[in-house]
Amino acid sequence: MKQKRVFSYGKGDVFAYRTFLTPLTGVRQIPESAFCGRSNVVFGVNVKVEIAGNQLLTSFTEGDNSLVVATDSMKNFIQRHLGSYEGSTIEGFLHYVGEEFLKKYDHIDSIKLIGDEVPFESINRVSSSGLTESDLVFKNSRNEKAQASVEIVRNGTDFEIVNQSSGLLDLQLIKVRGNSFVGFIRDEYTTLPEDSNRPLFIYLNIGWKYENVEDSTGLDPVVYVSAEQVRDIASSVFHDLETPSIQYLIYLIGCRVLERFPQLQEVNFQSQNHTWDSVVEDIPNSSGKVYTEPRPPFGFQRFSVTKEDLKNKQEVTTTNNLSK
Ligand SMILES: O=c1[nH]c(=O)c2[nH]c(=O)[nH]c2[nH]1
Repeated sequence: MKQKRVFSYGKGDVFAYRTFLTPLTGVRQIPESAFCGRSNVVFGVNVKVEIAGNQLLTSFTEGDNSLVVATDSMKNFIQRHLGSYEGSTIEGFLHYVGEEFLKKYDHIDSIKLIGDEVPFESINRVSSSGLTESDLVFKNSRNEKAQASVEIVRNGTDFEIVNQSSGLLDLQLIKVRGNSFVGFIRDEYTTLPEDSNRPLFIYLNIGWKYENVEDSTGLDPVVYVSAEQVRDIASSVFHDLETPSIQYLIYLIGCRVLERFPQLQEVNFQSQNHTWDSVVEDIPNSSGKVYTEPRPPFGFQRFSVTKEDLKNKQEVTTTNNLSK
């Protein structure tokens, strides 16, 4: 069988910071989250760009650079277009840059862009009305960050978005009690004791896809799903659930995200278990314990939740209600 050759090239770690980007306002609020928008006084993004096209083949096979857009120029293109972007989201920016790039270089067939948020948090200052948020000073956050990606393919004179996803990377949550892990297979390989009350420390990457990719841009903020809202749903479901496992927890988080945002078609998860090892079990006059980092290796889960799951879940709820 003749294998189709794959070739592309691009640039990673294209950092671009924009001050006073159009604020994101008018998002639909949900019960789990106080999030109602982003000031975008500081908007930071780290972009990876990758382009492909049949006409680029001879740049690999013959050293012919006549149709090569230097990756240095790609960097400039992305950074300069952050200056002319009029929207307010990473998703919207990637759509804009991708289409403009394909318009500018008509021998390029497709472009993939991934944008990682460089997050900046607001901080408080003392003003005449007490503590208020500074609109000048922001804190570079080392916590979770949003991510978006888009792949655009030239289709005649038009452009087709063949892939779009949004997400939240590296959300790290600890729940100090109310988690168990029991009932798993016990055999000659089992050393893990059953635990009816463990401190559960999880790392989560959560991704989501829209039914209609246009909704991801934030142009209509009412149907935009922010990473902050997904973060708040995840922590709220974690708080409320007596977790029997990470598997069940991520399933329920996915269902809640889809319940809140019917404009999504799928929510997917990559989770890791970083539950602490205990060092001091009994502290006199305290319900606390001392823990340390777990020894490697770590466990992980992958799962995607779709609208089908929601239907099935509703049936379960209905059955429970009927049997009451
Ligand atoms: O939530 C968990 N799921 C597992 O599959 C698993 N396996 C394990 O050792 N600990 C855990 N925890």
